[in-house]
Amino acid sequence: MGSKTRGVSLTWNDLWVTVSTRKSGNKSILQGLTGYARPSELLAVMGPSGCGKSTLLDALAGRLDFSTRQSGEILINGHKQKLSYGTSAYVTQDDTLLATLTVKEAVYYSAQLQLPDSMKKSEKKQIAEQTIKEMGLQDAMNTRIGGYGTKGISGGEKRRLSVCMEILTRPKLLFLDEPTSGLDSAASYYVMSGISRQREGRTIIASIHQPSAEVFNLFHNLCLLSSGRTVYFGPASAAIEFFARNGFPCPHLQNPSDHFLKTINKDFDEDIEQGSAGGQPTEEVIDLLINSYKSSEGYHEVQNQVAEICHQGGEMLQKRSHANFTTQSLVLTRRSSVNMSRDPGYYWMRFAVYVGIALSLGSIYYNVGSNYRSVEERGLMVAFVVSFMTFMTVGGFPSFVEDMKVFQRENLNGHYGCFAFVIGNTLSSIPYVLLISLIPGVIAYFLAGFQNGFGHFIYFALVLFTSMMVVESLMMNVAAIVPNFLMGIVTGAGIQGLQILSGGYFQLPSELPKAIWKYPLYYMSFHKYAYQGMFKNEFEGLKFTDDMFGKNHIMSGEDILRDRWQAEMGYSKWVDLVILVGILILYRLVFFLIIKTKEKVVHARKASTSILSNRSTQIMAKSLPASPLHGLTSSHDIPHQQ
Ligand SMILES: Nc1ncnc2c1ncn2[C@@H]1O[C@H](COP(=O)(O)OP(=O)(O)OP(=O)(O)O)[C@@H](O)[C@H]1O
Repeated sequence: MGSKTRGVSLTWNDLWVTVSTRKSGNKSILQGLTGYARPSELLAVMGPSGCGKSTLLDALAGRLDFSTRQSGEILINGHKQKLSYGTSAYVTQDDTLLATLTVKEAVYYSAQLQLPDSMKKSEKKQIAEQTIKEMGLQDAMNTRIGGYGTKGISGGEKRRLSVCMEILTRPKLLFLDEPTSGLDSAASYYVMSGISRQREGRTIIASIHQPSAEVFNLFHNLCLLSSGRTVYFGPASAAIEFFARNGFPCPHLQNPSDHFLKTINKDFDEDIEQGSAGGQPTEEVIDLLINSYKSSEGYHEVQNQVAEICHQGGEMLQKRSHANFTTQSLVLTRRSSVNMSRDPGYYWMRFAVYVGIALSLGSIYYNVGSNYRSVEERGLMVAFVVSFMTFMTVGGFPSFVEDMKVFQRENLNGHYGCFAFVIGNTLSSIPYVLLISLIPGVIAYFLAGFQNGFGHFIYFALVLFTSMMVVESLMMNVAAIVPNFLMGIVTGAGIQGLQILSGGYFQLPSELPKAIWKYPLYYMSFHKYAYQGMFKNEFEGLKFTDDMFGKNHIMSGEDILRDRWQAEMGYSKWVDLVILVGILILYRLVFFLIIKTKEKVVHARKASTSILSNRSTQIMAKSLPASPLHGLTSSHDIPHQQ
């Protein structure tokens, strides 16, 4: 190695990750792991399911969640450094992609979001195209990604697309969590060889379940884990010899990775009553291999390598710049708008149902007239429009959840910030919500013969539009907190149910129980302002004949508003609309705060990882260079469980 490392060398020493569970107390997921990853090399992390592969990757990438505690040291080029934007990329197990976009669109949008504004649009396009080719996706460029119910690109192509979008900024460190899961051996090979071709100058760490022999040959180093402990770390090619030396030679014509995993998989010991090694329980086999590894030359070599990398140091990673806030907001608005127009579940289904409902409302309340009965009919129709037509926004929830998943992945990987997402999401939804409120609104309003005058209709449409936007924002808030379809729909429906009940229509304001229902729910419910605004819009200035008391008994709209609907007459309908707009802004602000808080929590986690590493660096600096190997002292902040 040269005097200063070019690229990223990652080292970890005595790395522990522990979780506290109610049932079993502290559980160590990773137990004192030591290893390294170097530039232009591909490190494979292998082991049976649940051995801690994803946890190791998460710990190295600073993505562990707060339920875990971590100790030990993780250094980048021998320094404590934060993995900032553009220096590393993480491809998760699941492909969270916008199903409606084509491969080309997905990569182009991603390039525009991630690459700096100093680059011309044509340059960004060129990089996108080149990366698509590098990942062998040129034949699928114009195919939609696809998702539930819509067939799109294959699973292998999705995996390659996920990688493609993460390497646009040419990150020096790439984490891949099971890039081949769910793929057949041919697809796995294409994915892994595509990744392997990207390794020049780049450090790649991939967790992988069961690679074929061909895929296995692509690995430089292998980290084999069992229950969070290292069974083997070293050159992949030397692993066969390590197993053979310990009495577990790989049978002729058997895939080495199959052999390793079979030998150390204890999950099915009870079913087969014996371990795989000729009757020896697998637990014993694993202990034997772990002890053998710890006393082997290979282990000392790993420690030497770690110490040497730390001693050599290397460049401090520079944060890359990405597109500025305005560009990101515009690109996100455009991308989200394309997605909304192509996803039938987002608005089109609702639009069709709203038109059907508007026609039904129009025929049921056709030409309501101006007798006393029409007072009730106008009230009922307003209540139905404000309550039900806004309530149906819950139908778009699955699409909101998909949006949130894509945002969370991209935000975690540093593609763009929370505010740009909120702006993009809000701006893109406005034309669609306008459409689905305006057209059904026109149909219902004019068929029912509501109050004449363009201004009255515009007010009706504005209240409907703002109310729908409020419910959209409410459901986005729910999607940010409860990212589960069923639970989210139930939560959103429950919140709206409460707001409808306390809005002053289904029980008049004077009759609402004072505690909780009147104070504060009545005043918090957006329905209150929507009902009252629409009532004022509909009744003010009209006269109604009361048939029961004869044709001469006339009631003014103002009397009806005051006595029948108990509307607050001290302020105009425009104030109700302004309050609705205020609630909309408040909900969007809350949405921003929720996702921003989540982002901050993740960053705080990263920062706490850095602090741990820092402490360890200082300890290590004291002990180096006298004995690079034995100077590696870790800082534990948790009691280790052996
Ligand atoms: N936050 C957590 N709380 C409790 N247990 C956890 C947590 N995270 C991980 N675990 C447990 O730690 C072990 C390792 O999990 P991890 O996801 O790292 O395994 P893995 O090797 O990636 O598994 P697989 O190959 O099945 O994805 C598992 O037994 C898992 O249940």
